[in-house]
Amino acid sequence: MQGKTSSDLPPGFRFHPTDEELIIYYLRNQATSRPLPVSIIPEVDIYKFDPWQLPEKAEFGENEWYFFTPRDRKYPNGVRPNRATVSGYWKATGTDKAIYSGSKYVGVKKALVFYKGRPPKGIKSDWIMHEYRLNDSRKQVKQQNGSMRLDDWVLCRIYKKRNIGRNLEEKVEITNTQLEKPVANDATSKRQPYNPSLDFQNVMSNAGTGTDHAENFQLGEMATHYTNSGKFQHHIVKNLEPKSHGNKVESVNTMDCILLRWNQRNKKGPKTWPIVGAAIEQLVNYERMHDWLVEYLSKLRTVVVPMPFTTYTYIADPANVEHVLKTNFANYPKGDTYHSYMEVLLGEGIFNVDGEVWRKQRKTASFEFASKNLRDFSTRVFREYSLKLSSILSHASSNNQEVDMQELFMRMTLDSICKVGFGVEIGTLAPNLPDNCFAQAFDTANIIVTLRFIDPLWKIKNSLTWDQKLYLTRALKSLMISPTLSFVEGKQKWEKLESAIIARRAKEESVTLLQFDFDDLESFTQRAVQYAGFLTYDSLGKLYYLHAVITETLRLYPAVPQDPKGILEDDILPDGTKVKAGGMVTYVPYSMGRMEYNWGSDAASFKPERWLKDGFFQNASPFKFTAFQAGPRICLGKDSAYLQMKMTLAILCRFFKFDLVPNHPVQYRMMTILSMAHGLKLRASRLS
Ligand code: HEM
Repeated sequence: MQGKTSSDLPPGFRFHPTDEELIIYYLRNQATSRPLPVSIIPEVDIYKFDPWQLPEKAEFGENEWYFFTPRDRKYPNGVRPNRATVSGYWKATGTDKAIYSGSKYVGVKKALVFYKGRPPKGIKSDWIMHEYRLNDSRKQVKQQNGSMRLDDWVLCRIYKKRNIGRNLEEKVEITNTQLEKPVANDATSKRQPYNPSLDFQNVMSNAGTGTDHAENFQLGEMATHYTNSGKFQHHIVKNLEPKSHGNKVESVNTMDCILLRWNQRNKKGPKTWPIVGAAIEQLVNYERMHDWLVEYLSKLRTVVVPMPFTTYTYIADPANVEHVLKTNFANYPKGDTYHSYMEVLLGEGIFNVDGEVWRKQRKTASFEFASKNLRDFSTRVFREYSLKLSSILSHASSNNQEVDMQELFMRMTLDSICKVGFGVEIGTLAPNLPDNCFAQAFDTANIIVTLRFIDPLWKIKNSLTWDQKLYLTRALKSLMISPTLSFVEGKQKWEKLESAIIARRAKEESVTLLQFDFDDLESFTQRAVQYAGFLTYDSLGKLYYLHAVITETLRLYPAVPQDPKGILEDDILPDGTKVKAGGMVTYVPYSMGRMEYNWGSDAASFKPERWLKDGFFQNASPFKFTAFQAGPRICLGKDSAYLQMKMTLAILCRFFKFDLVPNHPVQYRMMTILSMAHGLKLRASRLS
């Protein structure tokens, strides 16, 4: 035995903790300065040493040695750790493994290999490290100015591979080392023969399904891309294994790649090709991308789309969504890629930043949104602008003119947000409907930046000339779209809404209603003003059916139909899908709302009743109904948005009947927000 034997333990005792035990009893206690079950893991900054110097720094251990070590940043503002040592560097290998305690996600295990020399020319050694990190490790460290510290503590297990030469297939590793040490090393507490190499391979295995079998991805095999019903399948492509000559593995040649993809042709996911990945299929389906995803996600729940320089993983299963938006939130920021694509549109605003900058903006904005004064003021503004819209509609109905509701809602929300946010009257909803260049520029810019997500050449082609100050919160537009689509879906429900409003009003307010002459616009307007006066924050709050209609609309037509997140470090989603640092994970509200596995067999039907129980509105889990996102970045304007949508719909549905202009195409266009390609052309008629 090398190193010191802990004097606390009698001879013969060995230290072979499971992954879960290492995290729960050792790392967590160390991080929170609580006593450890036994103090045999020293604190050593392992990056100050080369791995062969470490055994003598350990207090306990035969063929593997444990250390608590702090990690420093590679760059002052980055989150990449510095992995350089005296004469080499540690390099991550395989995929991170999520460690669970029961169903709770508690930490991550990462495998690294030591290379002698300097990157990229280092020579691979047999020294292996397993690094254990708490799920919330970075919260431990308060960022101090100038500090290079990344996490307070990580726990490392170091060992040297034995009996095997470098670059031999992992299968050989298993066979050799399985014979070595019959000791447990399994996070699920099913005790299995211990084997560092096997354990190393578990990093690559499927944590989600609890199957700890080793997966030996080799060149010529396809890593799993598609998961179905939480099952993790991998497809081995026969006859394409690389030829191994001694220690050298030949790279797969182009023909092999083509054959490999050809062999995939019957798989359930999108077709992938060498170099371009699935970009071709995605481009071909770009204009109908939301429905393209619905098709795959209804079969697969998670679909992985390799692209030329990155991989997009689309998710629709609430467990995966919760993992990304909440449980492992720190690993899934907006990220650099999203930031660079959207910068021209969103600048450094809350929608487009991460880390401290986001936290500060979020805190400030949260206070604002919580203010009762703001709420009361918004209620008045929303009422005022809904009435302006009503007046425009009543003139249009007198003249039998068609209107574009999408455009009118855009003007209304733009005017009201400027009034609420900045106290400024911008007047785009004036009766003469002046030019609205700002909204048009926003739309155009949005269409262009959205295409960047699937166009790898956008940087080369980038010739944007619009004003860089085109900064507008997505919320503005979101707010516009939702009532627009309610109009499409909710038409038949209006009578019901109206009677609910009238019944409550009659009961709660014993006021004599103004009489009005249907053909006299002036008296019609006065009546609408009187009616709108009944619509307060409290009275609108009781209109559960209206709330259900809006929510049901957002389920099927979420204003943000898909929302991508960056990936900082390799991870495994709860269904076993592996995601790699540098890629993107996108939760897809548009698909999620249509999945039978989320909503039952009537998922595709517009049914506000699904949100009501005994006449009261019932919320669903925010990880299933994701229109407002969920977790720490959940939409801050949700209540305000409902208030405005309810105010507007309550007034318009009471006083107007709407008919879609015959043959008007109801189609979306591809933007980060869900928008109608040809607007929404309606003819409004006044109701008595
Ligand atoms: C139907 C209307 C709305 C919907 C469906 C909606 C949905 C969303 C979604 C999906 C996000 C996450 C976006 C992302 O990841 O980039 C978000 C964020 C946000 N929303 Fe909304 N939104 C709506 C209206 C509003 C309104 C009216 C406001 C403000 C007046 C608002 C303020 C915000 C803010 C500040 C954030 C950023 C939160 C953060 O990143 O911490 N939203 N919203």
